[in-house]
Amino acid sequence: MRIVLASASPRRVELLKQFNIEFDIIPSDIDEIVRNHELPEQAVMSLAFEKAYQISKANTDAIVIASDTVVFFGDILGKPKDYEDAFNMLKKLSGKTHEVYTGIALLCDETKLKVVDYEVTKVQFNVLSDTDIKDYLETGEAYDKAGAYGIQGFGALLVNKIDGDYFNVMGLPLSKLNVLLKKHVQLDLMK
Ligand SMILES: Cc1cn([C@H]2C[C@H](O)[C@@H](COP(=O)(O)OP(=O)(O)OP(=O)(O)O)O2)c(=O)[nH]c1=O
Repeated sequence: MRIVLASASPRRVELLKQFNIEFDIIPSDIDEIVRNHELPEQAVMSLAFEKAYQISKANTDAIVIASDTVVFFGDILGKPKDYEDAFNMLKKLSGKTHEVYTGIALLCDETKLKVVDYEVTKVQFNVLSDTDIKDYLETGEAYDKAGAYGIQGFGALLVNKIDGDYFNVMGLPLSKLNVLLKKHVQLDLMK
């Protein structure tokens, strides 16, 4: 059975590579338009579906895995547009608890498999001064990440505590993914 990870995210690739699974990497080029009136779980599930759908139509024999991650704090926060946007996101998240949602889609055109689900993790930030935020943005790691931080990098220093799957915050909820793979594809990442 051919597996395709429809992602350009190096984090997703690395997370999945830890397991005994062979897969091809074919990123989608779906425009990530976050519709702000949507609930975050709907937004991430529909974007994950769109990414997987595009790749499964071009790879009809494959089981395609795709994901989408957003940060939610009153509004949906995607990737920051620029420095100012990133600064404002982090200022908003300072001292507060936000939620990170990742949608996950498993699709296969040939077998008509269509599974869409999501995972949510709560993340509490430390209180950040403007200097803390500026120092963090100097690292340059904020820009390709939802909510303008990466928990796996210098962003770890912004976090006070988390409640839920750490890997969900990084962009791929490994535990949920394995539940879905076992149930719908008879594939177990443990083996
Ligand atoms: C909050 C947070 C997000 N992120 C990343 C995960 C996602 O890659 C990114 C959100 O963007 P996504 O649109 O979910 O993914 P992507 O554009 O990087 O890759 P693709 O659509 O091709 O799969 O933010 C972290 O790496 N660490 C974090 O702590």
